[in-house]
Amino acid sequence: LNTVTLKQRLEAAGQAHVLRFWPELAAGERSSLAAELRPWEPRELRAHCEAAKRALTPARPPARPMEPVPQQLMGSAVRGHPEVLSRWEQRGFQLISENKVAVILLAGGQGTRLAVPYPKGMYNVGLPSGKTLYQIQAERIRKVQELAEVKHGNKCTVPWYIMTSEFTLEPTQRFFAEHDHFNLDKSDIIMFEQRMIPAVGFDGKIILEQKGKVAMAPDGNGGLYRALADSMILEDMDRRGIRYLHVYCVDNILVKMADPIFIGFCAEKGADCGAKVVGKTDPSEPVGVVCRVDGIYQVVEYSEVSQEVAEMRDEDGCLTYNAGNICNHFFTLDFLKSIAEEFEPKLVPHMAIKKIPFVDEQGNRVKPEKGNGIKMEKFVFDVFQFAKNFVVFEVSREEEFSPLKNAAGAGVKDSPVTARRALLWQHQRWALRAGGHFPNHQIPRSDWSEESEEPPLVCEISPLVSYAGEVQQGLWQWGKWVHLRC
Ligand SMILES: CC(=O)N[C@H]1[C@@H](OP(=O)(O)OP(=O)(O)OC[C@H]2O[C@@H](n3ccc(=O)[nH]c3=O)[C@H](O)[C@@H]2O)O[C@H](CO)[C@@H](O)[C@@H]1O
Repeated sequence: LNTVTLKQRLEAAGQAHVLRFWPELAAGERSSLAAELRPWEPRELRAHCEAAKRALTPARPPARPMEPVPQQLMGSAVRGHPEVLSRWEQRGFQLISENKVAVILLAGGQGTRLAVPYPKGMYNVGLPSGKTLYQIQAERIRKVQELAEVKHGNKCTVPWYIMTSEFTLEPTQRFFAEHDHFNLDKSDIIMFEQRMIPAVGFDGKIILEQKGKVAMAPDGNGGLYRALADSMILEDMDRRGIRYLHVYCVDNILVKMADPIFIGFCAEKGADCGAKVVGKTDPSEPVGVVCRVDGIYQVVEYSEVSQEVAEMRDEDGCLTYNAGNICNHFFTLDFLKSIAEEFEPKLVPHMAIKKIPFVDEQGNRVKPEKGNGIKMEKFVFDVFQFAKNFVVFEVSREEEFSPLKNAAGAGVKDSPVTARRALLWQHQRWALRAGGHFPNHQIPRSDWSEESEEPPLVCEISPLVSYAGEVQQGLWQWGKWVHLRC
C-alpha cells in the first residue's frame, strides 16, 4: 500500500487518526504499520469499530429461556456401563488405526491470567520429570497411536494441528524444534496462525499501542474457523483422509488426546459436533455451561451468566446448569467445512472491556488503570448452533480436567500447584489400581482433598507407558518410566 492509498482507506473507515505519528516514523515502522492494516477492507474495518462501540450500550437482551441439556443427548464415561464404554473405545481405536482422526490444539491465547512471557504449552508445572504441557500432549499422541497399532496391526498417525497467534507462533515453533518435535514426525505437526484484530476505544477509534503499532489481539479461539480456511488446513485434512477432529485447549494437564472413548461415542451417535463436560464444583467456577438457549445448543460463558442463574438448583440439590465446558470438542471434517464455507460469518463476536496500553496525543505511552477499550473475540463453541446432531459427553473431573489458568498462590485454584497435584494423584490411583505396593507409605484416605493436599506418594507415570491407566505387560519399569519419589 502506498501512503496515499493507506490514508484514503483509513479515512473511508473513519480511522485516519492511526496515521497521526506517520511523519515521525522510520521506514521500517511505516511498513510494519501498513502491514498490520493491509488485510482490512475499509468497510470491514468500519463495521468492526462500530460494532465495538455499539457493544458499550447493548440493547437489553431479552430474558433468555435457558434449559439444561436433555439427558438423551448425553453419554457418560462416569455412569456408562463398562461394556458400552469398551464398545465406544473399540470404535475410537478402529477409527484412529484407519488414520481418520486428528487433534487440533487451540494455542493462540495470551494466557493473561497465568502471566508468563511464553506460550502456556511451554509451562512446566514442576513434575518430577520436568515435562512441559506440550511434551505431555505429544507423548499422549504417541501412545494413542501405538495402542491403536497394537490393537489393529497397522501403523497409524494422529496428526497434530496447532493453532497459534502472532504471540505464540514463533516461540512454539522454536520450542518444538529444540525438542526434536518430541519424537513425533515433524510433517505430522502442522502449525497455523489465527488472525489478529484491532482493539477499539470507547469512542469507536482503533487504539494505537505505539506510535507505529496498532493494539492488536488474537480474534478468540473461535478464530479457528477462519484460520482453518486461510491456511488451507481443511484441504490438508482431506488429503490425509481425516474424518474426525478432537479440538482441545492447551492448559488442561489431564487432556486425553484423541480420546478413543469420546471419538467412538460421537461416531456411534452419528454426531457432527460434540462437547465434553464435567459436573461443576460450585456455581462460581469459571467454566462455561453447555445448555440450550431458545432451543439452540450452546455454551453460556461464565462471564456472561448471571449469578442467580449460576446458583439455580434442582430439587435434588444439584446445580441446574451443571454441564461444565472443558473446551474439548468433537467435529466431523464435513461439519468444519460447512462452518468455513457457510456459517463462520454468522458467528457473533463477544466483547470484553480491557485495559489496553496506548499512546496519548503527545505520543507518551500510557498504561491505563481501568478498562479503556474493547477486544472482540469469537468463541470456538459458538458453532454448536449449526450442528445437525449435537451430543454431550460427561467425563470424570479427577481423570480429565485440571486446567492451568492462574499463577500459583495460597489457595489459588487452577494453578501450577493444583495441576501438578491432579496429575500425581491420578498416577497414584493408577499405580494402586494396577496392584502397585508401596511399603511404608500411607494409602490415601478417601476423604483427602486432592486439590489442597500433596499426594502421599510422588508417582508420575510417563504417557509413553500408560495413556489412561491401562497396564501393558513389561512396561511399568520403575525408574525408567515411572518417576517415584518417596
Ligand atoms: C471461549 C472458551 O472456549 N471458553 C472456555 C475456556 O475458557 P477460558 O476463559 O479459560 O479460555 P482461555 O482464554 O484460556 O482459552 C481457551 C483456549 O483457547 C485458546 N485461545 C484463546 C484465545 C485466542 O484468541 N486463541 C486461542 O487459541 C487458548 O490458548 C486456550 O488453549 O476454557 C474453559 C475450561 O478450561 C471453559 O469452561 C470455557 O467455556
